[in-house]
Amino acid sequence: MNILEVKNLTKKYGDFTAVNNINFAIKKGEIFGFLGPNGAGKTSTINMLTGLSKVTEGSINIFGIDVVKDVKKAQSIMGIVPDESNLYPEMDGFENLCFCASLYGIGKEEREKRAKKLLEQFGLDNVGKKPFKAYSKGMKRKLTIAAGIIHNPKILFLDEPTTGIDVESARQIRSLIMDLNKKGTTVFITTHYIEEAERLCDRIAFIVKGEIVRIGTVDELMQDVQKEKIIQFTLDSGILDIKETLQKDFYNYKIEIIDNNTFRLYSINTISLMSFMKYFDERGFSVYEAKVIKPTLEEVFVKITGIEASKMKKEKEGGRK
Ligand SMILES: Nc1ncnc2c1ncn2[C@@H]1O[C@H](COP(=O)(O)OP(=O)(O)OP(=O)(O)O)[C@@H](O)[C@H]1O
Repeated sequence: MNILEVKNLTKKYGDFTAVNNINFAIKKGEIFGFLGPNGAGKTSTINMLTGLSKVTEGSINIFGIDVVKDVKKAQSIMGIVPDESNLYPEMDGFENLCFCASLYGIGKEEREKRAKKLLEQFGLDNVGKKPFKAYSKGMKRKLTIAAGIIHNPKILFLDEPTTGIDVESARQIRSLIMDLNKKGTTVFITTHYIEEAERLCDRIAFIVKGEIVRIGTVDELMQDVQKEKIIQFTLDSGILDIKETLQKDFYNYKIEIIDNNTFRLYSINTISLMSFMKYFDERGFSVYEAKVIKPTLEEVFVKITGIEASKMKKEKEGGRK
């Protein structure tokens, strides 16, 4: 069941089109990722979805609520974690959480209970009484996420939640996101980290220059580019001597020698493992390993978008807003 539907969504800043007529839907319980480089239009999109920025054209429907027409109602069921924290620097963690809860009309006793529980859950109970401004970047991001879920939203929007923070905090944040998702929260996340999208997301949209160039599960995205099947064989003894015979006997396949004991077979048709096993068995070779080689999501991304993954990271790391 789709709980979010975006149709023909466009964002213009003056004459410049930052998001160009995009369409997508998110199913209940999914972690849906928006993956793209610096300036692709991720923040512009998430800000429209969460009612933080005006829609130029198009429609957004979340749990049956029209976000353009009824933004307050829509916001009451969303958790919003912007890329820059919106919490108060002078207030401590506990006060910040209680304040956010009060904005959603949660009573004093309940908000204090929730704030305490979230501080524990996010490993921030020891700094709950410190002012927010004294937190490390990783702690700040965790508290901002805690504030975003204090009202138990049905859908959580996170804009680059792990950018610019230490590895351990980033790992904890990913694990917290997965826990929330397991408990039923649908998640929309923007990221420029390919590994993060691959690890977290059920489906991913590649966004480049304001346009969605592909949407799919990791497997679907991989199948898209993997027209060729690749199997890698490792034998017990050298194959260099039989390389030419091998290529002659299996002329339908492309054969690539990796090292003395290992080679790869490429074919657009299904590769019959049995015929290769038999072939080597008859010639006195043992097959140590036969494994399917899949492309990485990074290779898929580069192939589809033409953008080098390393370039994407460099641009971002140098330019956090
Ligand atoms: N307020 C604004 N006025 C004019 N142009 C803007 C504004 N905000 C964003 N842009 C431009 O719109 C494009 C998309 O920006 P956006 O921040 O949505 O991309 P992004 O994918 O989130 O990138 P980043 O990772 O840098 O946040 C960029 O070219 C950016 O310069």
